[in-house]
Amino acid sequence: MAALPDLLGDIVENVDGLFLFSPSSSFYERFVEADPDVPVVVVAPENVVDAETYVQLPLEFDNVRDRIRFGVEGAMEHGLVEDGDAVACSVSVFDGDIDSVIRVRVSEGMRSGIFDLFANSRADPSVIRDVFEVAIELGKKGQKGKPVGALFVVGDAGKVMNKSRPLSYNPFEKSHVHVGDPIVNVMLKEFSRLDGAFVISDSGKIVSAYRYLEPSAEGVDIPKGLGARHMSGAAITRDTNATSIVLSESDGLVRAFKGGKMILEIDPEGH
Ligand SMILES: Nc1ncnc2c1ncn2[C@@H]1O[C@H](COP(=O)(O)OP(=O)(O)OP(=O)(O)O)[C@@H](O)[C@H]1O
Ligand SMILES: [Mn+2]
Repeated sequence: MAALPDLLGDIVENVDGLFLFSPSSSFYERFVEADPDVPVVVVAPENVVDAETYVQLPLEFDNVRDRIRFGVEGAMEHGLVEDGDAVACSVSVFDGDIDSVIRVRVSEGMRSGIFDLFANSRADPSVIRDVFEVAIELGKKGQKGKPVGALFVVGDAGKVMNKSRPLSYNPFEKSHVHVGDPIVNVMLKEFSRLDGAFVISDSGKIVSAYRYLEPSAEGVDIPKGLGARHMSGAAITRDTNATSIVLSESDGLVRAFKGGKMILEIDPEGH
Protein backbone atom coordinates (compact mmCIF):
# COMPACT_ATOMS: atom_id res chain seq x y z
CA MET A 1 0.00 0.00 0.00
CA ALA A 2 1.34 3.43 -0.89
CA ALA A 3 1.96 5.97 1.83
CA LEU A 4 -0.20 9.07 1.81
CA PRO A 5 2.65 11.48 0.98
CA ASP A 6 3.32 9.46 -2.17
CA LEU A 7 -0.31 9.60 -3.18
CA LEU A 8 -0.96 13.25 -2.31
CA GLY A 9 2.47 14.39 -3.46
CA ASP A 10 1.09 14.51 -7.01
CA ILE A 11 -0.50 17.81 -6.12
CA VAL A 12 2.88 19.52 -5.88
CA GLU A 13 4.71 17.39 -8.47
CA ASN A 14 6.45 19.38 -11.23
CA VAL A 15 4.94 22.73 -10.41
CA ASP A 16 6.32 25.90 -11.99
CA GLY A 17 5.64 28.03 -8.94
CA LEU A 18 4.63 27.92 -5.30
CA PHE A 19 2.17 30.56 -4.12
CA LEU A 20 2.07 31.17 -0.38
CA PHE A 21 -1.02 33.08 0.76
CA SER A 22 -0.39 35.22 3.86
CA PRO A 23 2.38 32.99 5.24
CA SER A 24 3.99 33.59 8.62
CA SER A 25 7.71 34.40 8.49
CA SER A 26 8.75 30.98 9.72
CA PHE A 27 6.52 29.25 7.17
CA TYR A 28 7.91 31.42 4.38
CA GLU A 29 11.54 30.82 5.45
CA ARG A 30 11.02 27.07 5.26
CA PHE A 31 9.88 27.23 1.67
CA VAL A 32 11.80 30.05 0.09
CA GLU A 33 14.96 28.02 -0.37
CA ALA A 34 13.43 24.55 -0.47
CA ASP A 35 13.63 24.06 -4.21
CA PRO A 36 15.67 26.53 -6.28
CA ASP A 37 13.78 25.54 -9.44
CA VAL A 38 10.42 26.51 -8.02
CA PRO A 39 9.96 30.26 -7.55
CA VAL A 40 7.97 31.29 -4.48
CA VAL A 41 5.35 34.02 -4.82
CA VAL A 42 3.84 35.55 -1.70
CA VAL A 43 0.26 36.84 -1.88
CA ALA A 44 -0.78 38.85 1.16
CA PRO A 45 -2.23 42.19 2.29
CA GLU A 46 1.28 43.29 3.33
CA ASN A 47 4.72 41.98 2.50
CA VAL A 48 5.59 41.26 6.12
CA VAL A 49 7.94 38.42 5.16
CA ASP A 50 9.94 40.63 2.79
CA ALA A 51 9.37 38.36 -0.17
CA GLU A 52 11.15 39.14 -3.43
CA THR A 53 8.12 38.29 -5.53
CA TYR A 54 4.94 39.54 -4.02
CA VAL A 55 1.34 40.26 -5.06
CA GLN A 56 -0.59 42.59 -2.77
CA LEU A 57 -4.09 41.51 -1.74
CA PRO A 58 -6.42 44.52 -1.44
CA LEU A 59 -8.88 42.50 0.67
CA GLU A 60 -8.56 39.20 2.53
CA PHE A 61 -11.03 37.45 0.25
CA ASP A 62 -12.92 34.96 2.42
CA ASN A 63 -13.73 32.95 -0.65
CA VAL A 64 -10.62 30.89 -1.40
CA ARG A 65 -11.33 30.79 -5.13
CA ASP A 66 -11.39 34.61 -5.23
CA ARG A 67 -8.17 34.77 -3.22
CA ILE A 68 -6.39 32.32 -5.52
CA ARG A 69 -7.75 33.95 -8.67
CA PHE A 70 -6.53 37.33 -7.48
CA GLY A 71 -3.04 35.97 -6.75
CA VAL A 72 -2.71 34.03 -9.99
CA GLU A 73 -4.10 36.84 -12.17
CA GLY A 74 -1.79 39.30 -10.43
CA ALA A 75 1.18 37.03 -11.04
CA MET A 76 0.21 36.69 -14.72
CA GLU A 77 0.03 40.47 -14.98
CA HIS A 78 3.49 40.83 -13.38
CA GLY A 79 4.89 38.16 -15.73
CA LEU A 80 5.69 35.75 -12.86
CA VAL A 81 3.71 32.90 -14.40
CA GLU A 82 2.36 32.22 -17.86
CA ASP A 83 -0.24 30.29 -19.76
CA GLY A 84 0.17 26.56 -19.18
CA ASP A 85 2.12 26.78 -15.92
CA ALA A 86 1.06 24.61 -13.02
CA VAL A 87 1.24 26.28 -9.63
CA ALA A 88 0.70 25.05 -6.09
CA CYS A 89 -1.22 27.48 -3.89
CA SER A 90 -0.84 27.15 -0.11
CA VAL A 91 -3.73 28.83 1.65
CA SER A 92 -5.58 28.94 4.91
CA VAL A 93 -9.18 27.82 4.38
CA PHE A 94 -10.09 27.93 8.06
CA ASP A 95 -8.86 30.63 10.39
CA GLY A 96 -5.19 30.55 11.22
CA ASP A 97 -2.22 28.84 9.66
CA ILE A 98 -1.91 27.61 6.11
CA ASP A 99 -3.78 24.31 6.01
CA SER A 100 -4.30 23.46 2.32
CA VAL A 101 -2.58 23.07 -1.01
CA ILE A 102 -4.48 23.62 -4.23
CA ARG A 103 -3.00 22.92 -7.65
CA VAL A 104 -3.98 25.38 -10.36
CA ARG A 105 -3.29 25.34 -14.08
CA VAL A 106 -2.67 28.89 -15.25
CA SER A 107 -4.59 29.83 -18.37
CA GLU A 108 -5.74 33.01 -20.07
CA GLY A 109 -9.23 31.52 -20.04
CA MET A 110 -9.37 31.44 -16.24
CA ARG A 111 -9.00 35.21 -16.00
CA SER A 112 -12.02 36.55 -14.12
CA GLY A 113 -10.85 40.17 -14.07
CA ILE A 114 -10.63 40.26 -10.29
CA PHE A 115 -7.04 41.57 -10.29
CA ASP A 116 -7.82 43.98 -13.09
CA LEU A 117 -10.78 45.33 -11.14
CA PHE A 118 -8.49 46.69 -8.45
CA ALA A 119 -5.26 47.32 -10.34
CA ASN A 120 -6.51 48.62 -13.67
CA SER A 121 -9.69 50.55 -13.00
CA ARG A 122 -9.86 54.25 -13.80
CA ALA A 123 -9.94 54.99 -10.07
CA ASP A 124 -6.95 54.43 -7.78
CA PRO A 125 -6.70 50.86 -6.43
CA SER A 126 -6.92 52.25 -2.90
CA VAL A 127 -10.17 54.03 -3.76
CA ILE A 128 -11.71 50.82 -5.11
CA ARG A 129 -10.59 49.02 -1.95
CA ASP A 130 -11.98 51.72 0.36
CA VAL A 131 -15.36 51.64 -1.38
CA PHE A 132 -15.44 47.84 -1.08
CA GLU A 133 -14.73 48.17 2.61
CA VAL A 134 -17.59 50.62 3.11
CA ALA A 135 -19.96 48.37 1.16
CA ILE A 136 -18.88 45.26 3.10
CA GLU A 137 -19.22 47.02 6.44
CA LEU A 138 -22.63 48.37 5.46
CA GLY A 139 -23.62 44.85 4.42
CA LYS A 140 -22.51 43.40 7.76
CA LYS A 141 -24.25 45.92 9.97
CA GLY A 142 -27.06 47.29 7.83
CA GLN A 143 -28.69 50.55 8.90
CA LYS A 144 -29.80 50.28 12.53
CA GLY A 145 -29.93 46.52 12.12
CA LYS A 146 -32.05 46.56 8.94
CA PRO A 147 -30.59 45.40 5.62
CA VAL A 148 -29.71 48.29 3.35
CA GLY A 149 -28.76 48.55 -0.32
CA ALA A 150 -26.24 50.92 -1.87
CA LEU A 151 -24.74 51.72 -5.26
CA PHE A 152 -21.29 53.26 -5.65
CA VAL A 153 -20.06 54.33 -9.09
CA VAL A 154 -16.32 54.86 -8.92
CA GLY A 155 -14.13 56.67 -11.45
CA ASP A 156 -14.78 58.61 -14.67
CA ALA A 157 -17.09 60.82 -12.62
CA GLY A 158 -17.57 63.56 -15.25
CA LYS A 159 -19.06 61.10 -17.72
CA VAL A 160 -21.09 59.39 -15.02
CA MET A 161 -22.60 62.76 -14.04
CA ASN A 162 -23.51 63.35 -17.69
CA LYS A 163 -25.35 60.02 -17.82
CA SER A 164 -27.35 60.61 -14.65
CA ARG A 165 -29.63 63.12 -12.99
CA PRO A 166 -30.21 64.23 -9.39
CA LEU A 167 -33.03 62.71 -7.34
CA SER A 168 -32.53 65.21 -4.54
CA TYR A 169 -30.20 67.96 -3.38
CA ASN A 170 -26.57 66.83 -3.35
CA PRO A 171 -25.22 66.84 0.21
CA PHE A 172 -21.65 66.67 -1.16
CA GLU A 173 -22.09 69.67 -3.48
CA LYS A 174 -19.49 72.00 -1.98
CA SER A 175 -17.58 69.54 0.16
CA HIS A 176 -14.15 68.11 -0.51
CA VAL A 177 -14.40 64.79 1.26
CA HIS A 178 -12.87 61.51 0.23
CA VAL A 179 -13.70 57.86 0.75
CA GLY A 180 -11.52 56.41 3.44
CA ASP A 181 -11.92 59.42 5.77
CA PRO A 182 -13.65 57.99 8.86
CA ILE A 183 -16.26 60.77 8.89
CA VAL A 184 -17.12 60.02 5.27
CA ASN A 185 -17.87 56.41 6.07
CA VAL A 186 -20.44 57.60 8.58
CA MET A 187 -21.94 59.99 5.99
CA LEU A 188 -22.05 57.34 3.27
CA LYS A 189 -23.86 54.96 5.60
CA GLU A 190 -26.33 57.66 6.59
CA PHE A 191 -27.11 58.71 3.00
CA SER A 192 -27.31 55.12 1.73
CA ARG A 193 -30.78 54.88 3.25
CA LEU A 194 -32.03 57.10 0.44
CA ASP A 195 -32.40 56.38 -3.24
CA GLY A 196 -29.93 56.48 -6.07
CA ALA A 197 -26.19 56.18 -6.55
CA PHE A 198 -23.06 57.70 -5.07
CA VAL A 199 -20.65 59.06 -7.67
CA ILE A 200 -16.98 58.98 -6.69
CA SER A 201 -14.03 60.42 -8.63
CA ASP A 202 -10.82 58.63 -9.69
CA SER A 203 -9.04 60.03 -6.65
CA GLY A 204 -11.83 59.13 -4.22
CA LYS A 205 -13.63 62.46 -3.89
CA ILE A 206 -17.36 62.04 -3.25
CA VAL A 207 -18.87 63.96 -6.14
CA SER A 208 -22.54 63.30 -5.48
CA ALA A 209 -25.17 61.24 -3.70
CA TYR A 210 -28.73 60.60 -4.91
CA ARG A 211 -27.94 60.22 -8.62
CA TYR A 212 -30.40 58.41 -10.82
CA LEU A 213 -28.35 56.59 -13.47
CA GLU A 214 -29.58 56.64 -17.05
CA PRO A 215 -27.12 54.54 -19.03
CA SER A 216 -28.08 52.55 -22.06
CA ALA A 217 -28.55 48.93 -20.96
CA GLU A 218 -27.88 47.55 -24.41
CA GLY A 219 -25.42 44.66 -24.47
CA VAL A 220 -25.26 44.40 -20.69
CA ASP A 221 -25.29 40.80 -19.60
CA ILE A 222 -25.68 40.24 -15.87
CA PRO A 223 -27.13 37.31 -13.92
CA LYS A 224 -30.92 37.05 -14.16
CA GLY A 225 -32.86 38.05 -11.09
CA LEU A 226 -30.88 41.16 -10.28
CA GLY A 227 -33.04 44.29 -10.32
CA ALA A 228 -32.76 47.91 -11.41
CA ARG A 229 -30.01 48.91 -8.97
CA HIS A 230 -27.72 46.20 -10.32
CA MET A 231 -28.73 46.68 -13.94
CA SER A 232 -28.10 50.44 -13.86
CA GLY A 233 -24.86 49.91 -11.91
CA ALA A 234 -23.64 47.39 -14.47
CA ALA A 235 -24.77 49.38 -17.50
CA ILE A 236 -23.00 52.58 -16.44
CA THR A 237 -19.71 50.65 -16.54
CA ARG A 238 -20.26 49.87 -20.20
CA ASP A 239 -21.20 53.42 -21.10
CA THR A 240 -18.27 54.92 -19.15
CA ASN A 241 -14.93 53.77 -17.71
CA ALA A 242 -16.37 53.62 -14.20
CA THR A 243 -16.43 50.60 -11.88
CA SER A 244 -19.61 49.93 -9.86
CA ILE A 245 -19.81 48.38 -6.42
CA VAL A 246 -23.32 47.39 -5.40
CA LEU A 247 -24.68 46.19 -2.07
CA SER A 248 -27.96 44.36 -2.48
CA GLU A 249 -30.68 45.06 0.04
CA SER A 250 -32.44 41.83 -0.84
CA ASP A 251 -29.65 39.24 -0.67
CA GLY A 252 -26.97 41.17 1.24
CA LEU A 253 -24.20 40.45 -1.28
CA VAL A 254 -21.67 42.96 -2.59
CA ARG A 255 -21.06 42.77 -6.34
CA ALA A 256 -18.61 44.59 -8.57
CA PHE A 257 -19.16 45.43 -12.23
CA LYS A 258 -16.73 46.59 -14.89
CA GLY A 259 -17.13 46.86 -18.66
CA GLY A 260 -20.80 45.93 -18.24
CA LYS A 261 -19.94 42.57 -16.65
CA MET A 262 -20.13 41.21 -13.15
CA ILE A 263 -16.56 40.54 -12.01
CA LEU A 264 -16.87 39.67 -8.35
CA GLU A 265 -19.47 38.69 -5.77
CA ILE A 266 -18.66 38.84 -2.07
CA ASP A 267 -20.65 37.82 0.98
CA PRO A 268 -19.95 40.43 3.68
CA GLU A 269 -20.68 37.80 6.34
CA GLY A 270 -17.96 35.62 4.85
CA HIS A 271 -20.22 32.61 4.18
N1 LIG B 1 -31.23 53.77 -12.44
C1 LIG B 1 -30.99 53.85 -11.14
N2 LIG B 1 -30.05 54.71 -10.67
C2 LIG B 1 -29.79 54.80 -9.35
N3 LIG B 1 -30.39 54.06 -8.41
C3 LIG B 1 -31.33 53.18 -8.81
C4 LIG B 1 -31.66 53.01 -10.19
N4 LIG B 1 -32.62 52.06 -10.28
C5 LIG B 1 -32.85 51.65 -9.01
N5 LIG B 1 -32.08 52.30 -8.14
C6 LIG B 1 -32.05 52.16 -6.68
O1 LIG B 1 -32.15 50.80 -6.34
C7 LIG B 1 -33.18 50.63 -5.40
C8 LIG B 1 -33.69 49.22 -5.46
O2 LIG B 1 -34.22 48.94 -6.74
P1 LIG B 1 -34.43 47.42 -7.20
O3 LIG B 1 -35.06 46.65 -6.09
O4 LIG B 1 -35.09 47.38 -8.54
O5 LIG B 1 -32.90 46.98 -7.41
P2 LIG B 1 -32.23 45.59 -7.12
O6 LIG B 1 -31.19 45.45 -8.17
O7 LIG B 1 -33.25 44.51 -6.96
O8 LIG B 1 -31.47 45.85 -5.74
P3 LIG B 1 -31.72 45.17 -4.30
O9 LIG B 1 -31.10 43.79 -4.39
O10 LIG B 1 -31.01 46.06 -3.35
O11 LIG B 1 -33.22 45.13 -4.09
C9 LIG B 1 -34.17 51.71 -5.74
O12 LIG B 1 -34.98 52.01 -4.63
C10 LIG B 1 -33.24 52.85 -6.09
O13 LIG B 1 -32.79 53.49 -4.90
MN1 LIG C 1 -34.87 44.55 -5.48
